[in-house]
Amino acid sequence: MGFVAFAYGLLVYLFFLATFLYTIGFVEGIPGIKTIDSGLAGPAWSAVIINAVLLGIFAVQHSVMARSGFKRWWTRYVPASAERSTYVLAASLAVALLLWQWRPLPDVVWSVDNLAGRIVLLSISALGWIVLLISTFLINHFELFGVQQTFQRWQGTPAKTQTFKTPAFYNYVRHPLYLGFILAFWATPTMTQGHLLFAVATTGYIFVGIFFEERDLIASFGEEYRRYRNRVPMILPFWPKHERPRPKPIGTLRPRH
Ligand SMILES: C[S@@+](CC[C@H](N)C(=O)[O-])C[C@H]1O[C@@H](n2cnc3c(N)ncnc32)[C@H](O)[C@@H]1O
Repeated sequence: MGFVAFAYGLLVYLFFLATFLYTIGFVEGIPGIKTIDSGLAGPAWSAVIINAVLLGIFAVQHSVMARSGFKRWWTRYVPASAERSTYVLAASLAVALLLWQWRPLPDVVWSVDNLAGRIVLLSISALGWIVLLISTFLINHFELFGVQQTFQRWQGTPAKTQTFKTPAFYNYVRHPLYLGFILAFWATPTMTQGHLLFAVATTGYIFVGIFFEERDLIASFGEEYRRYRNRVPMILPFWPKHERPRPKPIGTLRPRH
């Protein structure tokens, strides 16, 4: 059973990797594959509705399955060691559906025609993908995508509990991986209406995700995470920090005469 669990974890990881690499091509508009702007444009209203439903499926899957209450409930049915892989499988299926069914909205919102400008924007976008990939390794890449848990099950080693880390980028922003997504999605030389819808919806969702993720991190790591939140900005380096007003010091009590 242990080996079957590991084989499952590995297959899910390969499926995730394929959808992730395809997503880069989809967003960057790599020729020869289905991209965010490719295909025949139909009526705009139907494209907006279909794309909104696809984005909504991803958001609901991600939000519900990531919550600790949901995890407690469904690990009664799914082995705990395969929980993360099953989450990654569901997320990758939601992304694959979006890539497959996405409808173009080709009207151009902005276009940078100057070569230097295009290179700068494409470089920022590439930097975003790199930052997000490095961030997964800074946290723990193979744990994030479930492979480590299934490997530990196979080896019979006890599952490690999540540890709180703040290496490298995490000293400058609390969510470098999400910052990477935002850079990759927004920095484009040709912003179409379809691309803009994608960027706005995913960015909005990232901020909702951050709210819930930080609530869970505070529940797990308490004061340690609160102190980190006071010290390090959320998503933009050098942005004013999340300072909570300090309670006013209580004046020293004087003896009554
Ligand atoms: C997709 S990752 C995104 C991490 C982070 N929000 C970011 O943008 O870099 C989400 C997982 O990372 C975990 N996580 C977030 N910050 C962490 C940290 N500083 N140390 C360890 N795990 C963290 C969350 O608990 C969650 O399971």
